[in-house]
Amino acid sequence: MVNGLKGQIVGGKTPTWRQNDDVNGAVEDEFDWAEMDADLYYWTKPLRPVQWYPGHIAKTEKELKDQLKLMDVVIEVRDARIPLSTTHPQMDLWLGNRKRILVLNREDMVSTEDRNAWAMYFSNQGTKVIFSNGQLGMGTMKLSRLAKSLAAGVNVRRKAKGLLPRPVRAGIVGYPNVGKSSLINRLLKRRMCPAAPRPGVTRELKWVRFGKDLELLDSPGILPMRISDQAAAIKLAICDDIGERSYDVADVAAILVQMLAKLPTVGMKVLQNRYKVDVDGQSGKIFIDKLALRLFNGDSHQAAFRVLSDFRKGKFGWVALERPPR
Ligand SMILES: Nc1nc2c(ncn2[C@@H]2O[C@H](COP(=O)(O)OP(=O)(O)OP(=O)(O)O)[C@@H](O)[C@H]2O)c(=O)[nH]1
Repeated sequence: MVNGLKGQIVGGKTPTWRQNDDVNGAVEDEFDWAEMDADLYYWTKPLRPVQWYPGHIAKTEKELKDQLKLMDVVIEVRDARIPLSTTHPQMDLWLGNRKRILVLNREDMVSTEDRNAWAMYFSNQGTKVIFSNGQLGMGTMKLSRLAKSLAAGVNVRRKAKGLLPRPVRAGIVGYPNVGKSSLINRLLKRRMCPAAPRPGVTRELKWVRFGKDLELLDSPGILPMRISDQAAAIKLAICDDIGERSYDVADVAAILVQMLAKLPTVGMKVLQNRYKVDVDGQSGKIFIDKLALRLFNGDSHQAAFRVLSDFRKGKFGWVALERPPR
């Protein structure tokens, strides 16, 4: 503990700062992600809770549950930077035995190591996972092939009953802003669904036809009504997967600084070099305040926004904020 700094760390617990510019894999392998999660739990505890009140969630949830019954296969899209924090706690319950494909979108925003770790984790669980890039379209052809092959049994069963074949129905579900509409547009090779760099753009459930064999249902991002896991909520805020009105930008940016400082692929030095702010042994909040004084006439909101925006643009390199539990 650095004397006099208690209480200035966002969230309460002293961070174990890592003065680290070593980016080799050995250091990354030794990094304790569970410890980072534990820190995050303490850091977020005393903060103003992240809380969303989008009026359309309850309605969408009900509609989606009804529509899920019609789906032959469900494509669940998550943010590759935070695959655990971007799944709805009730998703397993809703899906039951329905066939599921997991898509980790924004693959361009994580490192190869992150990707490999998640690929191995999900494959060990027997879950089919596809990495995709909704902006450039990577992964989409594989996705449509897999959806069709998983749902092929539908028409075999229909034929046995003397019914005509029908297109396979695939529903695309996931949190706001994870890239659902972009993926559909890429699959269709045209702009059928509005996609935008802010959460909550898709407002209604919408079926779209893909060739003669596949029908896709785009849905508005679904979030749990209440979020009990504040560490997950902060990660959603950092990754811009929830609306800005749900959180305090300065708190969230300060937590991000504390996380980046710990991550082996970023570390304190990278932050210092980028912002020319001396942060030796200090907290995320102090860092943001200093940056505000240096660049933004003391406006901490602007400083906080700059750090968040730099992270989202990959200025610290492409880093995931979660790794699979061991
Ligand atoms: N870098 C990157 N950006 C992506 C990717 N996929 C989507 N985006 C961007 O992320 C933003 C959100 O994408 P959308 O497709 O609107 O997300 P959505 O899940 O449909 O969002 P809602 O309508 O809020 O539910 C857009 O600015 C996309 O261009 C990706 O793989 N990589």
